[in-house]
Amino acid sequence: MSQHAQVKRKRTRTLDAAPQAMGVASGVSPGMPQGMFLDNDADPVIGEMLARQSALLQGNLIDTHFSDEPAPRALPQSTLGFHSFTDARDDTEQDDDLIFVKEQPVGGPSSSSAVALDQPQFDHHYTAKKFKKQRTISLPQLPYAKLLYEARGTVPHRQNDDDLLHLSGSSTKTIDGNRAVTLNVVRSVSPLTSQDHAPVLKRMAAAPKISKLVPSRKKKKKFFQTDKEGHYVFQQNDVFCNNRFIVKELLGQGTFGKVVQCVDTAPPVSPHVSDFQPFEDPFAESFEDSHFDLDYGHSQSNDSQPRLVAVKIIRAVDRYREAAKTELRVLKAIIENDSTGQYQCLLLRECFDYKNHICLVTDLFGKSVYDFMCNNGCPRFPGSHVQAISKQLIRSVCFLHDLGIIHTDLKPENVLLCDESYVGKPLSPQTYSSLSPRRKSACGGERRFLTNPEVKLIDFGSAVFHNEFHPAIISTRHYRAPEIVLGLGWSFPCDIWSIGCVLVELVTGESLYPIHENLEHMAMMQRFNGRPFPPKIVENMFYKADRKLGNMSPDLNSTVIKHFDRDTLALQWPERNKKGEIITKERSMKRILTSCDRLDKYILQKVRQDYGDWLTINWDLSPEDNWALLESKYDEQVLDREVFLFWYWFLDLCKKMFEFDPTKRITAREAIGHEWFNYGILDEGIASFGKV
Ligand SMILES: Nc1ncnc2c1ncn2[C@@H]1O[C@H](COP(=O)(O)OP(=O)(O)OP(=O)(O)O)[C@@H](O)[C@H]1O
Repeated sequence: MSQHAQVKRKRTRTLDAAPQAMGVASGVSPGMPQGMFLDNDADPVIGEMLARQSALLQGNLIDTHFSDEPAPRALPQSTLGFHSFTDARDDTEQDDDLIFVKEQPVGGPSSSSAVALDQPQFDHHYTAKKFKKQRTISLPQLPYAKLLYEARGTVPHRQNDDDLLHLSGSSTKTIDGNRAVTLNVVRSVSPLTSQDHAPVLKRMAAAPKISKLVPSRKKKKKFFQTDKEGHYVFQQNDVFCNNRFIVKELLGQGTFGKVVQCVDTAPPVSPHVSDFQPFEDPFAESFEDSHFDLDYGHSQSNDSQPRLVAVKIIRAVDRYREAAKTELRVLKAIIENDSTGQYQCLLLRECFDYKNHICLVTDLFGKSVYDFMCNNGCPRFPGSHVQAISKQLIRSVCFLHDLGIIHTDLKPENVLLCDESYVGKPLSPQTYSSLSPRRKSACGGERRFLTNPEVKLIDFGSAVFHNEFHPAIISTRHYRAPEIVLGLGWSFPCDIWSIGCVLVELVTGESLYPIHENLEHMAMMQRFNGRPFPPKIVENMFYKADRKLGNMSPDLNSTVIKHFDRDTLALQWPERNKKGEIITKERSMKRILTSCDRLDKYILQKVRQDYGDWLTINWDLSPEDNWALLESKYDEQVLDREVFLFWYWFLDLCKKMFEFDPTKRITAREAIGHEWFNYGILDEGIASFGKV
């Protein structure tokens, strides 16, 4: 991965159919928003995109010849089409821009080849009947915004007041859990042979021949060094593990260790999940370097090709080695329950202990969503990509929650792109000149649109099983939920809050909470939510703190509790001295009062940059009444009903994710079924999809 002109910052935690083809294309043109923010001269782009989308969507249409469902056709559109799921057969002519799409898992037997190329292949065990009926989709959605998740497991995602704290959680439990770990780690580093990983294959094809990769041993060089903090010392062309891995690039460095891109010169050949074999527990005894010898006898063959992989090399420090065991247990649970990676979680391929460093071998993916944003002339993602990424994230987190796992560190840095390729569009001189020098040099004067918004969720280093020890403070500050800040105890809902922060960041291109301390964080939360913390949770905070219940962060009293009035239960912000004078710094005041607004207003202000000033929502009115109001105020030429609906429902989802009270916050499973995912939007994200 080229680091050229890339900017790295670190935030740590703690479709062959003709355009007029049936279905979407025919449906889109009449009622489509006309060139909302696609260039006027981009008609060929739109045509091509519609054709592609048509094919994509046809891959998801129910095969009418074999289905006992009514044929896909136009739906009537009562009151804006909201919740209308009435008999489509009578009203075909009324609204032919709507098609009836019923989702089914892509990659299944009835999927078109166009879709199959873009989707992971997997043997699903769903039947069509199990699928929820989708509302009509009048605009194309990207495939990754269309996959459904079949709920599994019985772990309740909703946090009860009673289990807010995991009061009895103890560190012993996790350590015991770790001691008991029997690693059943897969040996195959196989996915690179599958079409799902075309981007990585592409990269590999570009890689130099193996003979050129193996560093010469002539010069005396010390291999695989560890520094005094237990970190592996990155050296390009370093080799380890009996010369099997050749280090090529430093991908990332974190608290737990370093992640390096390596050429695996002797990858296991077997590409099949069924060939995965148990591997000895590397923790049962310490593996000496010289003892490390993988036995690949059965599967090694001459045609095994070197592959690029990512290796996370954990610090050679007991504390981090112990923590890595939890990461391994989580990774094990993931691969045991989703061996093909259909739920977008990083899959562990191998694990070994080398010179006291636990090494986790995983598939290699592209840069993070965060890095892509940092290097983009306009860091905002188009709505269609926000939706596609959101759906993958939510589905992924729902899967984890069903397994009883809380990720706890969801952030754009931990969401990797499967394919880094993009379509660049020149920025206007005005926009370009407004950029920082850093961004100017990084973006090359372009706004970049991914050609494929498929992502993978990584970093399970802080993940926690729901019934095990919960540290007092988790998550990277910007994505930290209020219940963590207030010391209430936390569970699955904290991940949902973090996802909310990520979604807003994708839409606006900026971190929602760019803060570093508790008071400002709490003041901002109130400002964005447009209301104070509910008295119930402030009371809870006092109750738990007074009785010293649960794990409390050492500075909870001094940085959180003292800022609340015990009588009114209100947050005392801005801060005042005894004389009643405001002592909060002006900069902080400005940051909160001028940069923050109620969340919907804050987001719409950014979104209007693409769609115009008409896009406003009155939350006291129903969507129907909102639309009627807009029609009465604006010329219909400027209005776009689809755009309105898309953002209306997006904001509705955000509101539910940013619910202060974790017991009332939307769960991942509920979010999957949210109305927003029934809407599509025609934008640059759709236009760039599949282009290389
Ligand atoms: N499989 C992978 N493919 C490509 N890059 C990766 C991969 N895994 C990790 N990285 C890169 O390495 C960085 C650090 O990885 P990871 O978050 O797992 O480590 P960490 O030590 O837990 O970091 P932190 O302390 O910041 O959470 C990631 O942000 C990403 O840029």
